[in-house]
Amino acid sequence: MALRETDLIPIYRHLHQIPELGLEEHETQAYLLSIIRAMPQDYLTIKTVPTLDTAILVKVSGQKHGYRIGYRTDIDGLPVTEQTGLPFASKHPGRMHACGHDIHMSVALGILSYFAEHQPVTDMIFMFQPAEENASGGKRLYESGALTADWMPDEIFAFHDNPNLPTGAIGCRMGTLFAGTCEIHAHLSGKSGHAAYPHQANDMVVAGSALVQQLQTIVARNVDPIQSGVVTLGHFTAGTIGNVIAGEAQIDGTIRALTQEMNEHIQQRVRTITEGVALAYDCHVDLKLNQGGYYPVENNDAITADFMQYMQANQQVNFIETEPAMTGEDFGYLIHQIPGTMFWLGVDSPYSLHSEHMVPHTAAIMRAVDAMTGYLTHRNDLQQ
Ligand SMILES: CC(=O)N[C@@H](CCC[C@H](N)C(=O)O)C(=O)O
Repeated sequence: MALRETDLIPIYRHLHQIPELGLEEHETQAYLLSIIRAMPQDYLTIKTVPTLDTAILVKVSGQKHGYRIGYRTDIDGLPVTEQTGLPFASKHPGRMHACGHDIHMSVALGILSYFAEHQPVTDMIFMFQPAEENASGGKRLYESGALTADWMPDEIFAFHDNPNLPTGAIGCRMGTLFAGTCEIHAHLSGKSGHAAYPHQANDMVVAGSALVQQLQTIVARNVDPIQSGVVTLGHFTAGTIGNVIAGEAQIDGTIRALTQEMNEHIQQRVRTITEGVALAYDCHVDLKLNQGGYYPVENNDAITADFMQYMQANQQVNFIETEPAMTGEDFGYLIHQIPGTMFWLGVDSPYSLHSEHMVPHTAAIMRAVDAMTGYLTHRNDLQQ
């Protein structure tokens, strides 16, 4: 039997209890494999990836071959200490599925179990992808060599849960859904010293503060106001105690922009400003800008028009046309290579993604499974 709500909620709860960081998802992978192997195997081929050892690929053999419909879920958690008080809260200290990838995995298993029993018209490739949050898992999977000719999807779908949409609602838009991101890592080194002798030292609290202030001018002064961008510096550490001048500082952050051109423009401004601060404060700044695979998620026009028409016409679906979001997703890399559609699934939580309090409404799981088995059947039927 295909997995239904009474199966998927316990699966979701189990996954919620075992969050693991990107590229460390071994327990998650073993659990996912145990569920996938318990499905009817007549049409399934399971493949693991030696160069990305927590990934799982599953091919569903269609009635005919030559066109492959891809479906991707991410599987990693975050370094967040859960504060939900749920009876099935994370058992892994300091780790939480605070971005809802446990919901994503549960839905993927539900859809896969349906097609394991109902042979699709054409081949389908399910991708259980590690490391969405921090290590460009989508790019790694694409470059792993595992997507050989007969495993390479011709079109691809994925969703992200959204606490701001009603439970089970499907949100989407033509064009860019998510921003492209780029991590900023700046290590400043100067000369530490006694608090009483600032003229003999080179203070990295002061240089770091200047860098933060100046980077925060980029969006205000270098981004066309008709467009948009974000520079957030979420981490700044320096020094040890009040009467020692700090010789080192570490600043980490992220750039967000809805086009690759704007992302690169902001990256260039970060480089220039950093060079200027190093010169002005006579220090060394080791700057690393890491975009990895976090390109903007640009939905394909033809596929997304079809997706939106299907969802709007489906009486069971609460479809909402959404605005672009400044969240990032390494699905941006995959959709850059393979045409497809990414969408939102509403999970209606007062707390945001990445919050230690985020509790998604699990009624969304079955709604998404039903909407997507219907839609992917429709995509299959186009290949008749
Ligand atoms: C959905 C979501 O929250 N995604 C992450 C992606 C992180 C990208 C990268 N590590 C960065 O920080 O720039 C997000 O923070 O939007």
